[in-house]
Amino acid sequence: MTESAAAPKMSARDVKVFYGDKQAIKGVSIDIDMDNVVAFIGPSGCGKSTFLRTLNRMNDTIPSARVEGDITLDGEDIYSSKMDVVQLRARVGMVFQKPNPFPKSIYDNVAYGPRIHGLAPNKAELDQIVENSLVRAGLWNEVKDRLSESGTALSGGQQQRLCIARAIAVDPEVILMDEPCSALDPIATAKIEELIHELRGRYAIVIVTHNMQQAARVSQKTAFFHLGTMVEYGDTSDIFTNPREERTRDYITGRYG
Ligand SMILES: Nc1ncnc2c1ncn2[C@@H]1O[C@H](COP(=O)(O)OP(=O)(O)OP(=O)(O)O)[C@@H](O)[C@H]1O
Repeated sequence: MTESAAAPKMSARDVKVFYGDKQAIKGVSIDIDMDNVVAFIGPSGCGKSTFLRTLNRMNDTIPSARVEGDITLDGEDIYSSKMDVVQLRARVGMVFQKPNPFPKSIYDNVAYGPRIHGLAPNKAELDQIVENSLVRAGLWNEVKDRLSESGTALSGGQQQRLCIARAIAVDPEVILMDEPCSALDPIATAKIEELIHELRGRYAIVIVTHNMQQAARVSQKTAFFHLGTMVEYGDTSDIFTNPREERTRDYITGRYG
């Protein structure tokens, strides 16, 4: 059986999200695998971020939000009462629009998660995790001589790579990125995009982006959202050159959004 190799990392089935009485997501089903970076695109307010946040139960932090439907990680129901949400958010890490390092040293930003989760039995191993995570996030060479300086003193692009290192440090399986470049200049953006290429395959990656060129550059699969539904999901090259749905075509040709 080749089933396990082909099994999706995450699956969502008929997911609906409500904020109070208002329905923001109207029955979305999608599979996310390890091999492809997935981009969520669509006009403002269509529900991309809301849906992204269901994948690691970030919606739990919004009192009015309610999620229906099924979402699994390696076949396990992430909304089950047995699911440890702190553990889940380590397995499904998140990087936000605005870089949000803790007001701590660069070292402590990265060491924070491994310490909480007890991943390093001693200082030498913690040092190694911090170094590996910073290397993988493409930041090590820039910060290796100033690990005790504050993370908030770095440039915006460096801060975002620090946040990626922080997510990587707890050895996640999935990384969710919610418009990770929208606060960055073009050079810092290019570095993050390069990094996404390098991280592909090691982690399942889902990125919400307003920028269609970015979706085309970094992803192999694209999901187009509109008014709380997922209109179309397929190979990025098809979505951008030969979409099946008229609404997708209208959006990518700039007719609305
Ligand atoms: N905390 C909240 N409380 C109430 N409604 C919300 C909340 N967050 C989002 N919404 C609503 O849910 C809908 C989807 O919003 P969401 O932010 O998910 O869209 P989006 O596609 O990510 O938008 P954008 O691209 O502008 O970030 C919108 O109508 C929005 O107003």
